[in-house]
Amino acid sequence: MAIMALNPLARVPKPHLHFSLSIPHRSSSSFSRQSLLNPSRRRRAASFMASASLYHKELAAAKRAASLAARLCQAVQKAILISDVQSKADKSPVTVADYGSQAVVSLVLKMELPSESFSLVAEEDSGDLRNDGGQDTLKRITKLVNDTLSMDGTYNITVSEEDVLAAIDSGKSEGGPSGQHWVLDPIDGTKGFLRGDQYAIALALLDEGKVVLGVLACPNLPLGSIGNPDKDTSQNQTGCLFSAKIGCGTDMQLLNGSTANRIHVTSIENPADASIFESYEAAHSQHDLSSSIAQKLGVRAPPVRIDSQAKYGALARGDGAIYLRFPRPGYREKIWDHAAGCIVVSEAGGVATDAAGNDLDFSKGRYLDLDTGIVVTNKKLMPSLLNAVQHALKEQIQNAALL
Ligand SMILES: Nc1ncnc2c1ncn2[C@@H]1O[C@H](COP(=O)(O)O)[C@@H](OP(=O)(O)O)[C@H]1O
Ligand SMILES: [Mg+2]
Repeated sequence: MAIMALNPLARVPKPHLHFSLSIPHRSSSSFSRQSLLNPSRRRRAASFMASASLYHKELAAAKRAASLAARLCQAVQKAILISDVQSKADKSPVTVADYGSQAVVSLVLKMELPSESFSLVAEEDSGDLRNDGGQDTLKRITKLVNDTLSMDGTYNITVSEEDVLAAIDSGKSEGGPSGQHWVLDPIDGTKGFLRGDQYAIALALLDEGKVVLGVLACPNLPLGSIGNPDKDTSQNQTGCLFSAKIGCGTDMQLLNGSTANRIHVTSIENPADASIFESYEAAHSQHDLSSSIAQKLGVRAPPVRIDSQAKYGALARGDGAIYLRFPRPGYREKIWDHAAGCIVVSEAGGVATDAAGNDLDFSKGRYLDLDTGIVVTNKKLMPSLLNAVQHALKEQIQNAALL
């Protein structure tokens, strides 16, 4: 197991350190002097080293931004008041923590990675805060953001209410197939957050339409398995940070900055041994369809229902084998609900596709154009899973026609 002593709240290392800091992703024995005499190994080592140094400072900044945003969310969740709950046009609940988290991530990324071309595709905008009646909320958000930024003494700044509004609104980018775009869900699983259950701060970077890194901060996720809690002794430790970079694997560490461990999806090959993750909210995914797929696969375990992209994190470390998501027809998935989770799973050895087995395409703007749903599992189980999905979907259509 690869181990890195990295505190997610540590400042982004200076550029000249990138190369040496990226090496511990693999054991030094992989690149021994002897093995480097072999040309193909030499090429592999060179390509690994190139990808390891690529996006290094972006990943460190993303971990730092998501960890600070998680602290803000934790503080709000502890002290949650009914007045924090507002209403968006789509009636989903949104809290001061949503706005505060988005402002913190936006501000931290801009401070850590100054750039003329900063682009952020994010869930919230400041419309409601600028309206009459939004002033008190904005005041509270601004205080929260300042308290969070000053928490560890790194940033010697005080932001104004205007700064906070501007930071939130920098998330209006449309994304797309060219250039670099950050993709943020400031609180994924808002309903879980309000219930006191699972939620995640999900941050990813797109480069030329591809997800190249992703971070999931899951403040309420136990360090031990959620698939089989009885067997685990680390249930009392909660707060996990997942991070993945293209070509470099996925790591998990405690949000409070413990050492990072390399994680992998489960290696099970028999679908009957799988356990299935799905949304806690029945409105977000058709539980009856998942149940029909489980039956076709011979899955014995009951489904594990949790909120947010914490499901991708849990799957990436092998707590379960399959994640099924089947929104009702007409629902359009947003890229921030899947970008970070997808790379966390794929770098851990898993695969995420739509229901027809196509790769997810994050290059088309703020939405994913999908065939029917999203399925995630390891490479061995994917063919039988897709087969069961297609059968279940066909059956669903036939049953509907009989009504
Ligand atoms: N009717 C619907 N069908 C599918 N997904 C929905 C939905 N309504 C909301 N969602 C999305 O589901 C996300 C939560 O995912 P999950 O069900 O895995 O917890 C929400 O993220 P937010 O909480 O950030 O709004 C929201 O984007
Ligand atoms: Mg979301």
